[in-house]
Amino acid sequence: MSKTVVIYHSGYGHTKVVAEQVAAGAQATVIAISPDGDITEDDWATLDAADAIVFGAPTYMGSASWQFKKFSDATSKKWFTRDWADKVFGGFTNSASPSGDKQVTLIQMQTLASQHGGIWVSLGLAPSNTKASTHEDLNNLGGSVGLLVRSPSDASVDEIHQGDLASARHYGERVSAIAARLAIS
Ligand SMILES: Cc1cc2nc3c(=O)[nH]c(=O)nc-3n(C[C@H](O)[C@H](O)[C@H](O)COP(=O)(O)O)c2cc1C
Repeated sequence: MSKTVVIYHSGYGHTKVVAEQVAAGAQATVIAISPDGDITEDDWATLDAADAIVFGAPTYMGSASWQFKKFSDATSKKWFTRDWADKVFGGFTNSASPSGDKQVTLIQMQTLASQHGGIWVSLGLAPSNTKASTHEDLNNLGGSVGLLVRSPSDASVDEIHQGDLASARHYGERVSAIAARLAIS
């Protein structure tokens, strides 16, 4: 059993719902980045002890929210000490448009993981992109680098498509299983 931690920011609650689904799939601990972009010392210790870390943020104006970026910059202390090298990493983002430049946010997260010397986990699901496919299908947004979720701009936190939430659980399971395969402790 690997120790997986989901760390995310959510401005308006939609990304929080996704984080909870990823965590359910991974049986992970969840850390919320505060509205000020901060986490506690205990949270840093939890991250240090993780086998796998999954990043989550909404896409705002074509990249991760500034609170997630503040957290990213704060991880530079771990970069200096190489504390997070060889951990397993994944990432997800949620935004209103089907594309909405979500890919930029995922690449941002993948790059952060790589700076730390981490091992990135792709989504691992084929796209559901036939005429018959619907929002209820796994990976109906057709991602590959990480998990993409769409919250239509007028959707409440309870109206995120079931296919996206199922994809989130699947991705959590995948990250956790890969971390377990690699874990030496
Ligand atoms: C400041 C701001 C910028 C946004 N920029 C984008 C964007 O670039 N692409 C997009 O598809 N949606 C964009 N959105 C919509 C959010 O990504 C969407 O509402 C998302 O569900 C918010 O997640 P949250 O509830 O976890 O904060 C933006 C929303 C805000 C508030």
